[in-house]
Amino acid sequence: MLADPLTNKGTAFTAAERDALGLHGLLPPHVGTLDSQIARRRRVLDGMADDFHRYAFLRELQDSNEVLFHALVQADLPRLLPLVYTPTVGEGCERFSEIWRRPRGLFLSYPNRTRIADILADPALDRVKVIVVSDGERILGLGDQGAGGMGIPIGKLALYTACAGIHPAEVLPILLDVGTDNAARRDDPLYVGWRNPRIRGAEYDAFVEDFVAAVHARFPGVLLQWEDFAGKNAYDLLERYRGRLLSFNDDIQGTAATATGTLLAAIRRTGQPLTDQRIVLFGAGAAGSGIAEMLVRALIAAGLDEAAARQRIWAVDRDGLVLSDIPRLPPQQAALARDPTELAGWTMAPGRIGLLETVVNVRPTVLIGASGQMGAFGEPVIRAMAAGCERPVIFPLSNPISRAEAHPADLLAWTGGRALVGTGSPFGVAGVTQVNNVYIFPGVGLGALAAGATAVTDGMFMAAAETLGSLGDAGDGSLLPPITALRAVALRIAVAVAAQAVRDGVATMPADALAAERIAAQMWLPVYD
Ligand SMILES: NC(=O)C1=CN([C@@H]2O[C@H](COP(=O)(O)OP(=O)(O)OC[C@H]3O[C@@H](n4cnc5c(N)ncnc54)[C@H](OP(=O)(O)O)[C@@H]3O)[C@@H](O)[C@H]2O)C=CC1
Ligand SMILES: CC(=O)C(=O)O
Ligand SMILES: [Mg+2]
Repeated sequence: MLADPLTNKGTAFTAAERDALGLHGLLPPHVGTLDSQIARRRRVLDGMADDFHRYAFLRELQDSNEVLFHALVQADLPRLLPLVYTPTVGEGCERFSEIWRRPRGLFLSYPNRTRIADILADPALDRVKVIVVSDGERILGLGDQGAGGMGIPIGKLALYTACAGIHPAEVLPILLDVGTDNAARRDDPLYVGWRNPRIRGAEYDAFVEDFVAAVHARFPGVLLQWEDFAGKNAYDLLERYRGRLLSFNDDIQGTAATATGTLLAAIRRTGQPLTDQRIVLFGAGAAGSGIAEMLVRALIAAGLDEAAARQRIWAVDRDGLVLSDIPRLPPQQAALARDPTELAGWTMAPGRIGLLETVVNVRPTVLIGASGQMGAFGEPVIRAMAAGCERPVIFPLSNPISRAEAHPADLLAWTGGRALVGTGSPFGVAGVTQVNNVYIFPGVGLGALAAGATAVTDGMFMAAAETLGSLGDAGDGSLLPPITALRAVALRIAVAVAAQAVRDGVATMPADALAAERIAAQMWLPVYD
Protein backbone atom coordinates (compact mmCIF):
# COMPACT_ATOMS: atom_id res chain seq x y z
CA MET A 1 0.00 0.00 0.00
CA LEU A 2 2.79 2.41 0.89
CA ALA A 3 5.07 1.49 -2.00
CA ASP A 4 2.45 1.73 -4.76
CA PRO A 5 1.87 5.37 -5.79
CA LEU A 6 -1.72 4.50 -6.76
CA THR A 7 -2.62 3.33 -3.23
CA ASN A 8 -0.22 5.25 -1.01
CA LYS A 9 -1.72 7.94 1.21
CA GLY A 10 1.37 8.60 3.33
CA THR A 11 0.49 10.18 6.65
CA ALA A 12 -3.16 10.46 5.56
CA PHE A 13 -3.84 6.78 6.26
CA THR A 14 -6.44 6.97 9.03
CA ALA A 15 -6.10 5.15 12.34
CA ALA A 16 -8.69 2.60 11.19
CA GLU A 17 -6.81 2.02 7.93
CA ARG A 18 -3.55 1.61 9.83
CA ASP A 19 -5.26 -1.02 12.01
CA ALA A 20 -6.79 -2.85 9.08
CA LEU A 21 -3.72 -2.76 6.84
CA GLY A 22 -1.04 -3.32 9.47
CA LEU A 23 0.60 0.04 8.81
CA HIS A 24 1.40 0.97 12.43
CA GLY A 25 5.08 1.59 12.87
CA LEU A 26 5.65 2.08 9.16
CA LEU A 27 4.29 5.62 9.43
CA PRO A 28 4.94 8.34 12.00
CA PRO A 29 2.05 8.67 14.50
CA HIS A 30 0.68 11.93 13.07
CA VAL A 31 -2.47 11.41 10.99
CA GLY A 32 -2.57 14.06 8.28
CA THR A 33 -5.06 15.19 5.65
CA LEU A 34 -4.68 15.81 1.95
CA ASP A 35 -4.67 19.55 2.71
CA SER A 36 -1.91 19.28 5.29
CA GLN A 37 0.10 17.13 2.90
CA ILE A 38 -0.33 19.75 0.15
CA ALA A 39 0.82 22.48 2.55
CA ARG A 40 3.95 20.46 3.42
CA ARG A 41 4.86 19.97 -0.29
CA ARG A 42 4.22 23.65 -1.04
CA ARG A 43 6.67 24.63 1.64
CA VAL A 44 9.28 22.35 0.08
CA LEU A 45 8.66 23.86 -3.38
CA ASP A 46 8.90 27.40 -1.97
CA GLY A 47 12.28 26.63 -0.44
CA MET A 48 13.83 25.17 -3.59
CA ALA A 49 16.43 27.06 -5.56
CA ASP A 50 15.11 26.60 -9.11
CA ASP A 51 12.37 25.13 -11.26
CA PHE A 52 14.40 22.15 -12.43
CA HIS A 53 14.71 20.94 -8.82
CA ARG A 54 10.99 21.59 -8.34
CA TYR A 55 10.34 19.47 -11.44
CA ALA A 56 12.50 16.62 -10.08
CA PHE A 57 10.77 16.85 -6.70
CA LEU A 58 7.32 16.68 -8.33
CA ARG A 59 8.33 13.67 -10.43
CA GLU A 60 9.35 11.85 -7.26
CA LEU A 61 6.12 12.85 -5.56
CA GLN A 62 4.11 11.49 -8.50
CA ASP A 63 6.03 8.24 -8.20
CA SER A 64 5.28 7.93 -4.49
CA ASN A 65 1.72 9.26 -4.12
CA GLU A 66 -0.39 10.00 -7.20
CA VAL A 67 -3.41 11.43 -5.37
CA LEU A 68 -1.25 13.92 -3.51
CA PHE A 69 0.68 14.85 -6.65
CA HIS A 70 -2.52 15.51 -8.59
CA ALA A 71 -4.21 17.30 -5.69
CA LEU A 72 -1.19 19.61 -5.46
CA VAL A 73 -1.31 20.25 -9.23
CA GLN A 74 -5.07 20.78 -9.19
CA ALA A 75 -4.89 23.20 -6.27
CA ASP A 76 -2.65 25.64 -8.16
CA LEU A 77 -2.55 24.94 -11.92
CA PRO A 78 -1.01 28.29 -12.93
CA ARG A 79 2.00 27.64 -10.69
CA LEU A 80 2.31 23.88 -11.19
CA LEU A 81 1.63 23.57 -14.92
CA PRO A 82 4.89 25.30 -15.93
CA LEU A 83 6.73 22.92 -13.56
CA VAL A 84 5.28 19.60 -14.74
CA TYR A 85 4.97 20.75 -18.38
CA THR A 86 6.53 23.38 -20.62
CA PRO A 87 8.87 25.13 -20.08
CA THR A 88 10.45 23.08 -17.24
CA VAL A 89 9.75 19.67 -18.77
CA GLY A 90 12.24 20.61 -21.51
CA GLU A 91 15.12 20.60 -19.05
CA GLY A 92 13.51 17.56 -17.44
CA CYS A 93 13.98 15.68 -20.73
CA GLU A 94 17.51 16.97 -21.31
CA ARG A 95 18.52 15.88 -17.80
CA PHE A 96 16.21 12.84 -17.60
CA SER A 97 19.05 10.38 -16.97
CA GLU A 98 20.46 12.54 -14.18
CA ILE A 99 17.20 12.46 -12.21
CA TRP A 100 16.20 8.90 -13.07
CA ARG A 101 14.84 7.25 -9.91
CA ARG A 102 11.90 4.91 -10.51
CA PRO A 103 10.27 3.46 -13.59
CA ARG A 104 7.08 5.10 -14.85
CA GLY A 105 5.40 3.96 -18.04
CA LEU A 106 7.09 1.67 -20.54
CA PHE A 107 10.39 1.89 -22.38
CA LEU A 108 9.96 -0.21 -25.51
CA SER A 109 13.48 -0.43 -26.85
CA TYR A 110 14.48 -1.78 -30.23
CA PRO A 111 16.51 -4.68 -28.74
CA ASN A 112 13.27 -5.75 -26.98
CA ARG A 113 11.27 -5.71 -30.19
CA THR A 114 10.18 -9.33 -29.94
CA ARG A 115 8.96 -8.82 -26.35
CA ILE A 116 6.47 -5.98 -26.87
CA ALA A 117 3.35 -8.12 -26.38
CA ASP A 118 4.84 -9.73 -23.25
CA ILE A 119 5.67 -6.33 -21.79
CA LEU A 120 2.17 -5.00 -22.49
CA ALA A 121 0.61 -8.13 -20.94
CA ASP A 122 1.42 -6.92 -17.40
CA PRO A 123 -1.87 -7.09 -15.43
CA ALA A 124 -0.97 -3.75 -13.79
CA LEU A 125 -1.88 -2.21 -17.15
CA ASP A 126 -5.38 -3.70 -17.34
CA ARG A 127 -7.15 -0.35 -16.87
CA VAL A 128 -5.20 1.62 -19.50
CA LYS A 129 -7.36 3.88 -21.68
CA VAL A 130 -4.95 6.59 -22.88
CA ILE A 131 -1.40 6.14 -24.17
CA VAL A 132 0.91 8.99 -25.08
CA VAL A 133 3.88 7.74 -27.08
CA SER A 134 7.04 9.46 -28.34
CA ASP A 135 10.26 8.27 -29.93
CA GLY A 136 12.07 11.25 -28.41
CA GLU A 137 13.34 12.66 -31.71
CA ARG A 138 11.76 16.16 -31.65
CA ILE A 139 11.29 17.04 -28.02
CA LEU A 140 9.69 20.50 -27.93
CA GLY A 141 12.17 22.66 -29.85
CA LEU A 142 15.10 20.84 -28.22
CA GLY A 143 15.64 18.16 -30.85
CA ASP A 144 16.63 14.55 -30.24
CA GLN A 145 16.64 13.63 -26.55
CA GLY A 146 16.50 9.85 -27.02
CA ALA A 147 15.09 8.04 -23.97
CA GLY A 148 14.94 11.37 -22.10
CA GLY A 149 11.97 12.20 -24.30
CA MET A 150 9.94 10.08 -21.87
CA GLY A 151 9.45 13.29 -19.86
CA ILE A 152 6.97 14.44 -22.51
CA PRO A 153 4.51 11.48 -22.40
CA ILE A 154 4.70 11.59 -18.60
CA GLY A 155 3.95 15.33 -18.58
CA LYS A 156 1.16 15.15 -21.17
CA LEU A 157 -0.55 12.35 -19.25
CA ALA A 158 -0.31 14.29 -15.99
CA LEU A 159 -2.32 16.92 -17.86
CA TYR A 160 -4.85 14.33 -19.05
CA THR A 161 -5.48 13.61 -15.39
CA ALA A 162 -5.39 17.26 -14.28
CA CYS A 163 -7.58 18.65 -17.07
CA ALA A 164 -9.69 15.74 -18.33
CA GLY A 165 -9.95 13.77 -15.10
CA ILE A 166 -8.56 10.55 -16.57
CA HIS A 167 -7.66 8.31 -13.61
CA PRO A 168 -3.87 7.85 -13.14
CA ALA A 169 -4.29 4.05 -13.44
CA GLU A 170 -5.80 4.57 -16.90
CA VAL A 171 -2.87 6.41 -18.47
CA LEU A 172 0.32 4.92 -19.87
CA PRO A 173 3.37 6.88 -21.06
CA ILE A 174 5.47 5.00 -23.62
CA LEU A 175 8.87 5.79 -25.06
CA LEU A 176 9.85 3.93 -28.21
CA ASP A 177 13.61 3.76 -27.72
CA VAL A 178 15.00 3.37 -31.22
CA GLY A 179 18.37 4.90 -30.29
CA THR A 180 19.44 8.52 -30.52
CA ASP A 181 21.48 10.58 -32.95
CA ASN A 182 22.30 12.99 -30.12
CA ALA A 183 25.96 12.11 -29.54
CA ALA A 184 26.11 14.06 -26.28
CA ARG A 185 23.38 11.84 -24.85
CA ARG A 186 24.93 8.61 -26.16
CA ASP A 187 28.33 9.56 -24.75
CA ASP A 188 26.94 10.55 -21.36
CA PRO A 189 27.89 7.76 -18.92
CA LEU A 190 24.61 8.37 -17.07
CA TYR A 191 22.41 7.99 -20.18
CA VAL A 192 19.65 5.46 -19.46
CA GLY A 193 18.59 4.82 -23.07
CA TRP A 194 19.81 2.45 -25.76
CA ARG A 195 23.26 3.67 -26.90
CA ASN A 196 22.83 3.29 -30.59
CA PRO A 197 22.27 5.60 -33.55
CA ARG A 198 18.59 5.84 -34.45
CA ILE A 199 17.03 2.93 -36.30
CA ARG A 200 15.44 4.28 -39.47
CA GLY A 201 13.65 3.17 -42.64
CA ALA A 202 12.08 -0.27 -42.92
CA GLU A 203 13.38 -1.42 -39.51
CA TYR A 204 11.82 1.59 -37.80
CA ASP A 205 8.53 1.13 -39.64
CA ALA A 206 8.39 -2.58 -38.74
CA PHE A 207 9.10 -1.79 -35.09
CA VAL A 208 6.31 0.81 -34.90
CA GLU A 209 3.98 -1.58 -36.73
CA ASP A 210 4.68 -4.29 -34.12
CA PHE A 211 4.06 -1.74 -31.39
CA VAL A 212 0.72 -0.59 -32.83
CA ALA A 213 -0.44 -4.16 -33.47
CA ALA A 214 0.41 -5.14 -29.88
CA VAL A 215 -1.36 -2.07 -28.46
CA HIS A 216 -4.42 -2.71 -30.59
CA ALA A 217 -4.63 -6.33 -29.46
CA ARG A 218 -4.00 -5.63 -25.78
CA PHE A 219 -6.07 -2.45 -25.31
CA PRO A 220 -9.09 -2.42 -27.65
CA GLY A 221 -10.59 1.09 -27.78
CA VAL A 222 -7.49 2.74 -26.31
CA LEU A 223 -6.66 6.31 -27.35
CA LEU A 224 -3.12 6.53 -28.74
CA GLN A 225 -1.63 10.03 -28.89
CA TRP A 226 1.52 10.49 -30.99
CA GLU A 227 3.75 13.17 -29.49
CA ASP A 228 6.99 14.85 -30.48
CA PHE A 229 7.95 12.69 -33.43
CA ALA A 230 10.13 14.43 -36.00
CA GLY A 231 8.44 15.90 -39.09
CA LYS A 232 8.28 13.06 -41.64
CA ASN A 233 7.60 10.32 -39.09
CA ALA A 234 4.94 12.49 -37.46
CA TYR A 235 3.01 12.71 -40.74
CA ASP A 236 3.64 9.14 -41.91
CA LEU A 237 2.54 7.54 -38.63
CA LEU A 238 -0.56 9.69 -38.37
CA GLU A 239 -1.68 8.79 -41.90
CA ARG A 240 -0.79 5.12 -41.49
CA TYR A 241 -2.61 4.56 -38.22
CA ARG A 242 -5.44 7.08 -37.82
CA GLY A 243 -7.79 4.71 -39.68
CA ARG A 244 -6.66 1.64 -37.75
CA LEU A 245 -7.12 2.72 -34.18
CA LEU A 246 -8.29 5.71 -32.17
CA SER A 247 -5.26 7.95 -32.55
CA PHE A 248 -4.13 11.45 -33.35
CA ASN A 249 -0.94 13.47 -33.53
CA ASP A 250 -1.00 16.23 -30.96
CA ASP A 251 1.69 18.38 -32.62
CA ILE A 252 -0.06 18.36 -35.99
CA GLN A 253 -3.72 18.25 -35.03
CA GLY A 254 -3.87 19.44 -31.41
CA THR A 255 -1.69 22.45 -32.14
CA ALA A 256 -3.70 23.26 -35.26
CA ALA A 257 -6.94 23.34 -33.30
CA THR A 258 -5.32 25.44 -30.57
CA ALA A 259 -3.95 28.03 -32.97
CA THR A 260 -7.15 28.10 -35.03
CA GLY A 261 -9.36 28.45 -31.96
CA THR A 262 -7.21 31.26 -30.57
CA LEU A 263 -7.18 33.02 -33.93
CA LEU A 264 -10.98 32.83 -34.05
CA ALA A 265 -11.01 34.48 -30.61
CA ALA A 266 -8.54 37.13 -31.86
CA ILE A 267 -10.58 38.13 -34.89
CA ARG A 268 -13.65 38.42 -32.71
CA ARG A 269 -11.59 40.98 -30.79
CA THR A 270 -10.34 42.86 -33.87
CA GLY A 271 -13.59 42.63 -35.81
CA GLN A 272 -11.79 41.75 -39.04
CA PRO A 273 -13.21 38.56 -40.65
CA LEU A 274 -11.09 35.45 -41.11
CA THR A 275 -11.43 35.68 -44.86
CA ASP A 276 -9.64 39.07 -44.80
CA GLN A 277 -6.60 37.81 -42.88
CA ARG A 278 -3.16 37.50 -44.47
CA ILE A 279 -1.40 34.76 -42.56
CA VAL A 280 2.36 34.08 -42.51
CA LEU A 281 3.54 30.84 -40.91
CA PHE A 282 7.18 30.62 -39.90
CA GLY A 283 8.30 26.98 -39.63
CA ALA A 284 6.31 24.62 -41.85
CA GLY A 285 7.01 21.36 -40.04
CA ALA A 286 4.48 19.20 -38.19
CA ALA A 287 2.93 22.01 -36.16
CA GLY A 288 3.16 24.74 -38.84
CA SER A 289 1.75 22.61 -41.68
CA GLY A 290 -0.97 21.24 -39.41
CA ILE A 291 -2.01 24.79 -38.50
CA ALA A 292 -2.02 25.82 -42.16
CA GLU A 293 -4.27 22.94 -43.22
CA MET A 294 -6.76 23.60 -40.46
CA LEU A 295 -6.82 27.30 -41.32
CA VAL A 296 -7.57 26.33 -44.92
CA ARG A 297 -10.55 24.31 -43.65
CA ALA A 298 -11.67 27.23 -41.47
CA LEU A 299 -11.38 29.66 -44.40
CA ILE A 300 -13.43 27.31 -46.58
CA ALA A 301 -16.03 27.08 -43.81
CA ALA A 302 -16.05 30.90 -43.78
CA GLY A 303 -16.97 31.01 -47.47
CA LEU A 304 -13.82 30.82 -49.61
CA ASP A 305 -13.11 28.11 -52.15
CA GLU A 306 -9.97 26.07 -51.52
CA ALA A 307 -7.77 27.98 -53.98
CA ALA A 308 -8.79 31.32 -52.46
CA ALA A 309 -8.27 29.92 -48.95
CA ARG A 310 -4.72 28.85 -49.80
CA GLN A 311 -4.07 32.35 -51.18
CA ARG A 312 -4.48 33.73 -47.63
CA ILE A 313 -1.48 31.73 -46.33
CA TRP A 314 2.28 32.08 -46.89
CA ALA A 315 4.67 29.55 -45.35
CA VAL A 316 8.33 30.33 -44.62
CA ASP A 317 10.66 27.48 -43.72
CA ARG A 318 14.41 26.90 -43.42
CA ASP A 319 14.99 27.79 -47.11
CA GLY A 320 12.77 30.86 -46.97
CA LEU A 321 9.34 31.38 -48.53
CA VAL A 322 7.97 28.01 -49.61
CA LEU A 323 7.69 28.20 -53.42
CA SER A 324 6.48 25.54 -55.81
CA ASP A 325 9.76 25.55 -57.77
CA ILE A 326 11.80 24.40 -54.74
CA PRO A 327 12.82 20.78 -55.49
CA ARG A 328 11.73 17.87 -53.28
CA LEU A 329 9.30 19.75 -51.05
CA PRO A 330 7.67 17.39 -48.54
CA PRO A 331 3.97 16.86 -49.41
CA GLN A 332 2.68 18.99 -46.53
CA GLN A 333 4.80 21.93 -47.76
CA ALA A 334 4.01 21.35 -51.43
CA ALA A 335 0.35 21.89 -50.54
CA LEU A 336 1.26 25.33 -49.16
CA ALA A 337 3.76 26.38 -51.83
CA ARG A 338 3.19 29.67 -53.64
CA ASP A 339 3.71 30.14 -57.35
CA PRO A 340 6.97 32.10 -57.99
CA THR A 341 5.11 34.24 -60.56
CA GLU A 342 3.23 35.82 -57.64
CA LEU A 343 6.45 37.53 -56.61
CA ALA A 344 6.36 39.95 -59.54
CA GLY A 345 6.30 43.39 -58.00
CA TRP A 346 7.74 42.30 -54.65
CA THR A 347 10.38 44.55 -53.11
CA MET A 348 13.40 42.40 -52.34
CA ALA A 349 17.04 41.71 -53.02
CA PRO A 350 17.85 38.72 -55.24
CA GLY A 351 18.28 35.36 -53.47
CA ARG A 352 16.52 33.64 -50.62
CA ILE A 353 13.20 35.21 -49.58
CA GLY A 354 13.35 35.24 -45.82
CA LEU A 355 10.79 36.15 -43.19
CA LEU A 356 11.49 39.90 -43.34
CA GLU A 357 11.06 40.06 -47.15
CA THR A 358 7.86 38.02 -46.84
CA VAL A 359 6.44 40.27 -44.13
CA VAL A 360 7.36 43.47 -45.98
CA ASN A 361 5.58 42.30 -49.15
CA VAL A 362 2.65 40.31 -47.76
CA ARG A 363 1.86 42.80 -44.96
CA PRO A 364 0.40 40.00 -42.82
CA THR A 365 -2.27 40.48 -40.20
CA VAL A 366 -1.30 37.18 -38.54
CA LEU A 367 2.21 35.81 -37.88
CA ILE A 368 2.58 32.34 -36.35
CA GLY A 369 5.92 30.74 -35.39
CA ALA A 370 6.46 26.96 -35.08
CA SER A 371 10.13 26.82 -35.98
CA GLY A 372 11.95 26.26 -32.69
CA GLN A 373 14.17 29.23 -33.68
CA MET A 374 14.76 31.55 -30.75
CA GLY A 375 14.48 35.24 -31.60
CA ALA A 376 13.39 34.68 -35.21
CA PHE A 377 10.71 37.36 -34.81
CA GLY A 378 13.19 40.23 -34.51
CA GLU A 379 12.47 43.93 -34.26
CA PRO A 380 12.64 44.70 -38.03
CA VAL A 381 10.15 41.91 -38.81
CA ILE A 382 7.71 42.99 -36.12
CA ARG A 383 8.00 46.73 -36.91
CA ALA A 384 7.38 45.96 -40.59
CA MET A 385 4.30 43.96 -39.65
CA ALA A 386 3.01 46.65 -37.28
CA ALA A 387 3.42 49.29 -39.99
CA GLY A 388 0.92 47.49 -42.23
CA CYS A 389 -1.68 46.37 -39.73
CA GLU A 390 -3.64 47.99 -36.89
CA ARG A 391 -3.92 44.94 -34.55
CA PRO A 392 -1.24 42.40 -35.51
CA VAL A 393 -1.87 38.88 -34.24
CA ILE A 394 1.49 37.34 -33.32
CA PHE A 395 1.86 33.80 -31.94
CA PRO A 396 5.46 32.64 -31.32
CA LEU A 397 4.40 29.09 -30.43
CA SER A 398 7.75 27.33 -30.08
CA ASN A 399 8.63 25.68 -26.77
CA PRO A 400 10.29 25.83 -24.35
CA ILE A 401 11.01 29.49 -23.56
CA SER A 402 14.59 29.12 -24.86
CA ARG A 403 13.19 28.30 -28.33
CA ALA A 404 10.43 30.94 -28.56
CA GLU A 405 10.54 33.07 -31.71
CA ALA A 406 10.20 36.21 -29.54
CA HIS A 407 9.72 37.44 -26.02
CA PRO A 408 6.14 38.72 -25.71
CA ALA A 409 7.23 41.91 -23.92
CA ASP A 410 9.33 42.81 -27.00
CA LEU A 411 6.39 42.13 -29.32
CA LEU A 412 4.21 44.47 -27.29
CA ALA A 413 6.95 47.14 -27.17
CA TRP A 414 7.70 47.00 -30.92
CA THR A 415 4.01 47.28 -31.83
CA GLY A 416 3.21 50.06 -29.36
CA GLY A 417 1.05 47.61 -27.39
CA ARG A 418 -1.21 46.97 -30.41
CA ALA A 419 -0.35 43.30 -30.93
CA LEU A 420 -2.49 40.39 -29.77
CA VAL A 421 0.22 38.03 -28.54
CA GLY A 422 0.13 34.30 -27.79
CA THR A 423 3.10 32.15 -26.74
CA GLY A 424 3.57 28.40 -26.46
CA SER A 425 5.03 28.56 -22.94
CA PRO A 426 3.98 30.95 -20.16
CA PHE A 427 6.11 34.10 -19.87
CA GLY A 428 4.13 35.82 -17.11
CA VAL A 429 3.49 38.93 -19.23
CA ALA A 430 0.07 40.51 -18.58
CA GLY A 431 -2.45 40.20 -21.40
CA VAL A 432 -0.44 37.55 -23.26
CA THR A 433 -2.29 34.29 -24.01
CA GLN A 434 -0.69 30.87 -23.59
CA VAL A 435 -1.44 29.23 -26.94
CA ASN A 436 -0.60 25.66 -26.14
CA ASN A 437 -2.21 22.39 -27.17
CA VAL A 438 -3.00 21.70 -23.50
CA TYR A 439 -6.12 23.73 -24.29
CA ILE A 440 -7.18 21.05 -26.80
CA PHE A 441 -5.82 17.52 -26.36
CA PRO A 442 -7.38 16.71 -22.95
CA GLY A 443 -10.85 17.66 -24.22
CA VAL A 444 -10.42 15.86 -27.54
CA GLY A 445 -9.27 12.71 -25.74
CA LEU A 446 -12.05 12.88 -23.17
CA GLY A 447 -14.70 13.47 -25.84
CA ALA A 448 -13.41 10.70 -28.09
CA LEU A 449 -13.36 8.19 -25.22
CA ALA A 450 -16.79 9.24 -23.93
CA ALA A 451 -18.22 8.76 -27.42
CA GLY A 452 -16.50 5.39 -27.76
CA ALA A 453 -15.18 6.83 -31.02
CA THR A 454 -13.48 4.51 -33.48
CA ALA A 455 -11.49 7.38 -35.03
CA VAL A 456 -10.64 11.01 -34.36
CA THR A 457 -11.89 12.90 -37.40
CA ASP A 458 -10.78 16.28 -38.71
CA GLY A 459 -14.31 17.43 -37.93
CA MET A 460 -13.80 16.58 -34.26
CA PHE A 461 -10.70 18.78 -34.18
CA MET A 462 -12.58 21.60 -35.92
CA ALA A 463 -15.37 21.30 -33.34
CA ALA A 464 -12.69 21.55 -30.63
CA ALA A 465 -11.16 24.65 -32.26
CA GLU A 466 -14.50 26.40 -32.67
CA THR A 467 -15.44 25.64 -29.08
CA LEU A 468 -12.11 26.94 -27.79
CA GLY A 469 -12.54 30.13 -29.82
CA SER A 470 -15.98 30.72 -28.33
CA LEU A 471 -15.19 30.29 -24.65
CA GLY A 472 -14.26 33.88 -23.85
CA ASP A 473 -11.14 35.12 -22.11
CA ALA A 474 -9.63 35.64 -18.71
CA GLY A 475 -10.73 39.28 -18.63
CA ASP A 476 -7.13 40.50 -18.63
CA GLY A 477 -6.73 41.24 -22.34
CA SER A 478 -5.76 37.67 -23.24
CA LEU A 479 -7.71 35.60 -25.77
CA LEU A 480 -8.49 32.33 -23.98
CA PRO A 481 -9.89 31.30 -20.60
CA PRO A 482 -7.32 31.28 -17.79
CA ILE A 483 -5.22 28.22 -16.94
CA THR A 484 -7.35 27.79 -13.81
CA ALA A 485 -10.28 26.97 -16.13
CA LEU A 486 -8.53 24.16 -18.04
CA ARG A 487 -10.75 21.48 -16.53
CA ALA A 488 -13.91 23.33 -17.54
CA VAL A 489 -12.39 23.98 -20.98
CA ALA A 490 -11.68 20.26 -21.44
CA LEU A 491 -15.26 19.39 -20.53
CA ARG A 492 -16.74 21.93 -22.96
CA ILE A 493 -14.48 20.67 -25.72
CA ALA A 494 -15.22 17.04 -24.88
CA VAL A 495 -18.96 17.62 -25.23
CA ALA A 496 -18.48 19.27 -28.63
CA VAL A 497 -16.04 16.59 -29.82
CA ALA A 498 -18.34 13.75 -28.73
CA ALA A 499 -21.30 15.36 -30.51
CA GLN A 500 -19.21 15.72 -33.65
CA ALA A 501 -18.17 12.06 -33.38
CA VAL A 502 -21.86 11.16 -33.50
CA ARG A 503 -22.40 13.42 -36.55
CA ASP A 504 -19.35 11.92 -38.26
CA GLY A 505 -20.61 8.39 -37.68
CA VAL A 506 -17.62 7.26 -35.59
CA ALA A 507 -19.33 7.18 -32.16
CA THR A 508 -20.42 3.88 -30.62
CA MET A 509 -22.16 5.45 -27.61
CA PRO A 510 -25.70 6.81 -27.94
CA ALA A 511 -25.99 10.60 -28.14
CA ASP A 512 -27.88 10.83 -24.82
CA ALA A 513 -24.85 9.39 -23.00
CA LEU A 514 -22.79 12.34 -24.15
CA ALA A 515 -24.42 15.20 -22.26
CA ALA A 516 -22.08 17.40 -20.22
CA GLU A 517 -23.26 15.99 -16.86
CA ARG A 518 -22.66 12.41 -18.02
CA ILE A 519 -19.14 13.21 -19.22
CA ALA A 520 -18.37 15.33 -16.14
CA ALA A 521 -19.38 12.40 -13.93
CA GLN A 522 -16.59 10.33 -15.50
CA MET A 523 -13.89 12.87 -14.58
CA TRP A 524 -11.74 11.75 -11.66
CA LEU A 525 -10.78 14.17 -8.92
CA PRO A 526 -7.73 13.60 -6.72
CA VAL A 527 -9.17 12.68 -3.31
CA TYR A 528 -8.33 9.67 -1.19
CA ASP A 529 -10.57 6.65 -1.48
N1 LIG B 1 2.50 25.85 -28.58
C1 LIG B 1 2.19 24.59 -28.85
O1 LIG B 1 1.15 24.07 -28.44
C2 LIG B 1 3.11 23.78 -29.68
C3 LIG B 1 4.36 24.23 -30.02
N2 LIG B 1 5.16 23.46 -30.80
C4 LIG B 1 6.52 23.95 -31.03
O2 LIG B 1 6.72 24.19 -32.40
C5 LIG B 1 8.08 23.96 -32.71
C6 LIG B 1 8.14 23.09 -33.95
O3 LIG B 1 7.53 21.84 -33.71
P1 LIG B 1 7.25 20.85 -34.94
O4 LIG B 1 6.53 21.54 -36.01
O5 LIG B 1 6.67 19.62 -34.39
O6 LIG B 1 8.75 20.56 -35.39
P2 LIG B 1 9.27 20.29 -36.86
O7 LIG B 1 10.70 19.97 -36.72
O8 LIG B 1 8.37 19.34 -37.54
O9 LIG B 1 9.08 21.71 -37.58
C7 LIG B 1 9.95 22.80 -37.45
C8 LIG B 1 10.07 23.42 -38.82
O10 LIG B 1 10.82 24.63 -38.73
C9 LIG B 1 11.82 24.58 -39.74
N3 LIG B 1 12.97 25.43 -39.44
C10 LIG B 1 14.11 25.09 -38.80
N4 LIG B 1 14.95 26.13 -38.78
C11 LIG B 1 14.33 27.13 -39.41
C12 LIG B 1 14.70 28.46 -39.73
N5 LIG B 1 15.87 28.96 -39.35
N6 LIG B 1 13.82 29.21 -40.42
C13 LIG B 1 12.64 28.73 -40.79
N7 LIG B 1 12.23 27.48 -40.53
C14 LIG B 1 13.06 26.69 -39.84
C15 LIG B 1 12.19 23.12 -39.80
O11 LIG B 1 12.92 22.81 -40.95
P3 LIG B 1 13.91 21.53 -40.91
O12 LIG B 1 13.02 20.34 -40.85
O13 LIG B 1 14.67 21.65 -42.16
O14 LIG B 1 14.74 21.67 -39.68
C16 LIG B 1 10.81 22.50 -39.77
O15 LIG B 1 10.20 22.49 -41.04
C17 LIG B 1 8.72 23.33 -31.47
O16 LIG B 1 9.49 24.30 -30.81
C18 LIG B 1 7.54 22.92 -30.62
O17 LIG B 1 7.82 23.01 -29.25
C19 LIG B 1 4.78 22.26 -31.31
C20 LIG B 1 3.56 21.76 -30.99
C21 LIG B 1 2.65 22.46 -30.11
C1 LIG C 1 3.29 21.73 -26.71
C2 LIG C 1 3.85 20.69 -27.55
O1 LIG C 1 3.20 19.69 -27.82
C3 LIG C 1 5.17 20.86 -28.09
O2 LIG C 1 5.78 21.90 -27.90
O3 LIG C 1 5.64 19.91 -28.72
MG1 LIG D 1 4.41 18.13 -28.60
